[in-house]
Amino acid sequence: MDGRDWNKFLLPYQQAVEELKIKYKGLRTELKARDEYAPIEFVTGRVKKISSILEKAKRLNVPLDQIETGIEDIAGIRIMCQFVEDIHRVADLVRMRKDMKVVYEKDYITHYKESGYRSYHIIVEYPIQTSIGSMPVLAEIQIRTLAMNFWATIEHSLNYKYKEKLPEDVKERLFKAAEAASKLDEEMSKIRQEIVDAQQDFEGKSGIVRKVLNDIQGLYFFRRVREAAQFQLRFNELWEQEDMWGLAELSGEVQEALQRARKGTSE
Ligand SMILES: Nc1nc2c(ncn2[C@@H]2O[C@H](COP(=O)(O)OP(=O)(O)OP(=O)(O)O)[C@@H](O)[C@H]2O)c(=O)[nH]1
Ligand SMILES: Nc1ncnc2c1ncn2[C@@H]1O[C@H](COP(=O)(O)OP(=O)(O)OP(=O)(O)O)[C@@H](O)[C@H]1O
Repeated sequence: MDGRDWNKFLLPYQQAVEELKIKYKGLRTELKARDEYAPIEFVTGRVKKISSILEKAKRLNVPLDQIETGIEDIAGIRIMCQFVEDIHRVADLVRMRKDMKVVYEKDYITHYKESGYRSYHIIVEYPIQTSIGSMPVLAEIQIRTLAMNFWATIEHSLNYKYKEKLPEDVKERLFKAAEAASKLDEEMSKIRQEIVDAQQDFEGKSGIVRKVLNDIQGLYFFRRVREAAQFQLRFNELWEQEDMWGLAELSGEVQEALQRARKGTSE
């Protein structure tokens, strides 16, 4: 080790990780509180251990006095999402922030790694505020689905256990498992899209139903009792037969009747 005070060296990174975690967890809380869809499932973070920093510096040939710029993931957070589409929404949320600057991005989803690893990485420059002023810190934001995280966590622990000398057949099986996880993500996205479409369809239908019933109420208000009762009977029949075309037609007729009622004219 050189003459650095390593514990002091890690302080800004610890501060950056704590702040970044709070900010992205806060984003989830805020979206949920506004009843909006939150693309963030959960957030973790860590500061790289000194032994791991030194090992990486050696592996990447980074001189010890250039560690701050040569190693970009001393501060790192990880944002887990339910669906692949959410990853892109989170990436947008990172890009639009004014309190950090994107340095560059690595799309390991389109260009997955040889191991099968998938994730979206954004390296940001995040200024922390210290007693002697602002200090920029590099941080890595990894954005991935729950399935990608499941795979990466297990693969990481196996690599750790086998000291990065995994037997070839195990590597192959892990690669296949990564493909399977990716298929799972794809399938979940499709299912989700179908649910969203069905929901929109339902909202469209319930919009017509609400309109017909409101307009029938309007007819009662204008004392067009007989007309209103006839429409109500037709509505009941169409509703029972789940005849959406009939309901749409009826909606037009009721609307016209209501307009006539407002003007005080009869059919
Ligand atoms: N589990 C797992 N994680 C990976 C893999 N590849 C990359 N990562 C994660 O992504 C981080 C950044 O990886 P890279 O984008 O390759 O960056 P790098 O710092 O140039 O290279 P390395 O850290 O040596 O992989 C790593 O520190 C890991 O946390 C992989 O094959 N498996
Ligand atoms: N950006 C990150 N956010 C949260 N956790 C992370 C992040 N990067 C790595 N980790 C986790 O931190 C732990 C320690 O990993 P370590 O810092 O040694 O780095 P690594 O990502 O595995 O590898 P490398 O040394 O190649 O960068 C592992 O469990 C790893 O999954």
